[in-house]
This record gives sequence, structure tokens and C-alpha cells, in this order.
Amino acid sequence: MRLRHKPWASEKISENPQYVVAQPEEKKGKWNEVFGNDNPIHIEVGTGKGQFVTEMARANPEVNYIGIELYESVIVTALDRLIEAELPNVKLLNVDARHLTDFFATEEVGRVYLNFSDPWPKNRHEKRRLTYKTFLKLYEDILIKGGEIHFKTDNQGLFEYSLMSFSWYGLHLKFLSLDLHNSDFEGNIMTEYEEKFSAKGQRIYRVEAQYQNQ
Ligand SMILES: C[S@@+](CC[C@H](N)C(=O)[O-])C[C@H]1O[C@@H](n2cnc3c(N)ncnc32)[C@H](O)[C@@H]1O
Repeated sequence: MRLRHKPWASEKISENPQYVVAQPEEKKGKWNEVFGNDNPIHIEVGTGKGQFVTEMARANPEVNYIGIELYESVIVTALDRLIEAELPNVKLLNVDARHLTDFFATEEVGRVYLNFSDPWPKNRHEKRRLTYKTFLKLYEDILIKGGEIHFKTDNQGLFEYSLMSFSWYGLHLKFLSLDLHNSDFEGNIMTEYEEKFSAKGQRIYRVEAQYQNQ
């Protein structure tokens, strides 16, 4: 993700706490109160400019979505999208996913989406990959029993690594596709990166990984 310095982003984010939730650690264990219903909560880690969470929220009003993004200069575009969409079932958090357990209680999250996560191809950066074992432990700590990670990427190396990491952790792999756009998967909602890479002819890989802790 190419980052552009946007000095006004911080102000815009703090002016819109109904979309980019301020002090999210105070909402830990209370997200259903924030949304005002008992619907499941699905999170996207590394949400970028927010197309996926916004369109998922529009398509699935019975699910609450939270997009998590580290950079203000990126999340501010997702914020514009949410202001425009006026949907009650989607929020954003401007936080580092390394601290997910500060923001969500045990079994508070129904599903984790990882879309086009940064590949960090160098071995010495393995720990930064969002499918590294320490992240899988964080997701396990906040997901419902038998919860799932739904993962899409165009990056073959990251996909192979992630399949091994999921398997090593004991997750059960389902609906594995090596070419999502030429598969029988229905209802795919594209992310910004997915649109960009598939337009260049890149294949999209997808898998669902389920924790075996029911
Ligand atoms: C390659 S972009 C993909 C964006 C979007 N999911 C898509 O498919 O279009 C990855 C995003 O993940 C964010 N990200 C990476 N590590 C993160 C972390 N530890 N916590 C929160 N966001 C993170 C990056 O800032 C970047 O915006």
C-alpha cells in the first residue's frame, strides 16, 4: 500500500467517532451494545480503503462488520465510503491488529476476514504476516468456538505460507480455490486490491480455515 501523507486525516477521523470508533478498548465485550443488536460481528484485518467491509455490510444487514486498519492516511478513504453509504452495521478501528485482544473479548467475534494481506516476503519479516502463528493465536482468542478465517490473496507465496501456517496451527481448511474468479464460488465481494490485480490477469487464491476447538 503506497502511503500519502494526509495531515488532515487525523482531524477528520476524530470528528467521526460514529464511524471510526474512538477509544475502542472501552468497547471490549460491548460491541453488541455499540451496534444496538445481538447480530454476529465479523472483522476484516487490514481493511485498507474499506470497499469490502462496506459492500459486505450492504449485502448482509444481519451481520455487523468492523474494518481494522493501521494507517490514518488509508482509513480516511474508508471513512469517506462509510459516510456516503450511511449503513448502521459497519464501523472502523484505526489500530494495530497486534493488539486485537485489547479491543475484543473472548468469543466476541464471529469471523475474521484477511484480504490481500501484505506478503512480507523476506524470511526475517515472517512475524509481520497476518497469518503468522501469533496472529492465529490472537484470532483464536477473540473468535467464537469453531470460528473461521476467510483468506483471499493474489500472492502465491503468501498463500502457500498461510496454508502451511493454518495447517501447522491445526485449523481445518475448506473451500480451497486456486482461481476464485473461475470457480463456482457465489457472492464474492471484491476488495480494491482484488479489482486491481485481477484486472492485470492475476489469479486470486481463497481458503476458509476453521479452528477445531468446538
Ligand atoms: C495490501 S493492503 C490490502 C487492503 C484491502 N484488504 C484490499 O484487499 O484492498 C493491506 C492493508 O493491511 C493493513 N495492515 C497491515 N498490517 C496491519 C496491522 N498489523 N494492523 C492493521 N492493519 C494492518 C495495511 O496498512 C494495508 O492497508
